[in-house]
Amino acid sequence: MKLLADENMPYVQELFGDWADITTCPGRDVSPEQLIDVDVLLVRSITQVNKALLAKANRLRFVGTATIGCDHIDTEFLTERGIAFASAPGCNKVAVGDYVLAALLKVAVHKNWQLKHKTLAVVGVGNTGSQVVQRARALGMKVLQCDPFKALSCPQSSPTDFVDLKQALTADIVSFHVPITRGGAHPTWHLLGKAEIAELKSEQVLINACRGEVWDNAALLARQLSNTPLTLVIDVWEDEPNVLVPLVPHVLLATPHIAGYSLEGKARGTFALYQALAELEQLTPAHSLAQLLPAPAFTRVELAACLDQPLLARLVGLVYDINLDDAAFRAALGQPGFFDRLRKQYPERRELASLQLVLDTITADPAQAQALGFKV
Ligand SMILES: NC(=O)c1ccc[n+]([C@@H]2O[C@H](COP(=O)([O-])OP(=O)(O)OC[C@H]3O[C@@H](n4cnc5c(N)ncnc54)[C@H](O)[C@@H]3O)[C@@H](O)[C@H]2O)c1
Ligand SMILES: O=C(O)[C@H](O)[C@H](O)COP(=O)(O)O
Repeated sequence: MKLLADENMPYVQELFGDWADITTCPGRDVSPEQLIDVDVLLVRSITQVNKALLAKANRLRFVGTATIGCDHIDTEFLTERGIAFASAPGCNKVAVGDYVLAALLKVAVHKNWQLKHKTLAVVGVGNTGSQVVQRARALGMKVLQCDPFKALSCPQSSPTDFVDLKQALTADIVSFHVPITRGGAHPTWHLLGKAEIAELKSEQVLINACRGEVWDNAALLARQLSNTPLTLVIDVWEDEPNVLVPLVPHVLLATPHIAGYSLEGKARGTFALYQALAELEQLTPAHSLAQLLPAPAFTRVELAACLDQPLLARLVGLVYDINLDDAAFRAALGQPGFFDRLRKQYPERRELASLQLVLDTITADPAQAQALGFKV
């Protein structure tokens, strides 16, 4: 079979090499002509898979996206054409949890905050949002959950578990984890719009690690240029790979849509498609995910101290230093193609779970360390 894959997808050769002739190319450059005679198309979030792209795809029978978000795929059209489809729900949720934890610890230093005295609202409590809820609770924070769909399906939970967006937006820190939707009962396009931004207090912190269009970036810039700017952490931007350049100096942490870019997260994405294709074609998968991943740089730390905020920040920084991503973003900002280049050349990043903490159980709580994302 002939397979075309985004060149930024790791382990395609290792996993699909026995089954297919593989061609790779930049995700933004996939053209209708390249899809002639292709049986399998594997993409990430930057390839728009729609009627126009598939106009000449005479043999295509499987499309897979190695991502959580599926907003770049016209799934109705795939169904109409009888083309099987798979995505990778949850593949990089742990990486997003790591990213937000790293960001929270930087915010705490910047604002001189003890996080355990602060409230975090999570907007969208699915795979990635739940990771953030878990970590924030492990930090001792008060957590508000905002998810009208989840609230409906959890009638047994205490009424204080879920709040509406208006209440969520009163928290010290608000982290967004919704898909981008333009219709339905609770659309998320510009969920944080001009009116919501106007209500926020200047002490508040906002984090966006879901999709850029969930926030009105122009309205945010206007707010940042006022006398009462907010503290912002932005991983995803409206109209990527373009970035509203004047906004960047007014953002505490700015990164190029890499919250989910752990090696494990990307590998899980490719692996999910490997399993889906195996099922569709009734092939026997011969590889395991664990075999593919190299050993991490740091595997084990013994601790005799209490896992307080400064120590936690050092441990997280050992595995994932978010400042490096922010510095690389600012250094490259404005260069042609900088956004895609940073993503393509992204250094190997491991998840916190790759580091085992050996704790003195008198001074530290293993359950807390595990909930923060470490192996214990
Ligand atoms: N920055 C990154 O690298 C990165 C990585 C992974 C995912 N993402 C993005 O994050 C999104 C969320 O990922 P996920 O795995 O948590 O998805 P998910 O589908 O597991 O969870 C999304 C949650 O949002 C809720 N939701 C939908 N509309 C809402 C609204 N108006 N208000 C509040 N909640 C709402 C849903 O009920 C659901 O529980 C993805 O769709 C993707 O676009 C970004
Ligand atoms: O939806 C997702 O899974 C993420 O946004 C994903 O990490 C985006 O990375 P990309 O597919 O653009 O490489």
